[in-house]
Amino acid sequence: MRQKIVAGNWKMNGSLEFANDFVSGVNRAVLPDAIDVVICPPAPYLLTVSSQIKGAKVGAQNVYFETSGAYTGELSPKILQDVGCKYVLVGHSERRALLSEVDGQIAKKVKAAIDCDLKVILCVGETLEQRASGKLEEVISAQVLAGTSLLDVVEFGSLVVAYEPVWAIGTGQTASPQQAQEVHALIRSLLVKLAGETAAENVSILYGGSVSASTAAEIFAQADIDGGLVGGASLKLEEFLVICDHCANAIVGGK
Ligand SMILES: O=C(CO)COP(=O)(O)O
Repeated sequence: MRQKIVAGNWKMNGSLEFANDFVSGVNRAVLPDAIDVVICPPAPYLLTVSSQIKGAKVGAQNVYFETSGAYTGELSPKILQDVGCKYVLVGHSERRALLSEVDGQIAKKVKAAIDCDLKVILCVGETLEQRASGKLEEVISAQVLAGTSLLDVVEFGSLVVAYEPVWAIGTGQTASPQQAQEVHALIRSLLVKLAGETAAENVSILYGGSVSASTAAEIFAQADIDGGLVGGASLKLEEFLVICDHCANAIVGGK
């Protein structure tokens, strides 16, 4: 069975006080054991979160592809691992759109992070214009192919893909479960071509884009949806915990 995952991407939000309070709240709660709960705070809070949190893992929101050296402001996979990260997001659409991150860099980041034993959550997704002009399949295929282009088959074991339609991020407009499942099935079929049936079957594919306590259950019930990458709702502890429970319940429901 594929690993089910709920990852909370705080983006550029929070404070040291917020991070400490959040961790205390998580530590008081009962997290479902059956899923990986991952918290991705801003980089300066990674250590405080990873050193205190129980039952959840920590992920970074970005990584650089070199091991060390004169790369002012960047963070290597090794540094992230050193401060307790187990996961890292790569290729988030906000970084692609606002920080000019391109496929070539994304591929190198994916490879470097996996080489350093981090699990990579490779983010892909189309804009509304691309969907409206019939380019959905082309865009998603190109992003998946490019992002995984430097990986050997065995390295797909450390890969997670997150499908985040750009038009659903922060808009309150979640993709319908059918829309999401359709793209997840496409991603799964691409992974089969790239890495073979067995490896592709084991890659978790998360949905992201306005996931909330009220939309999560239906989304997580879809065959190729293995959890969520949650933005806004991951900053509200109670709601985030409900989303985690919905993910665990999908397993009980037979997934
Ligand atoms: O971009 C996202 C997570 O990486 C999704 O953000 P929202 O859940 O706020 O739409």
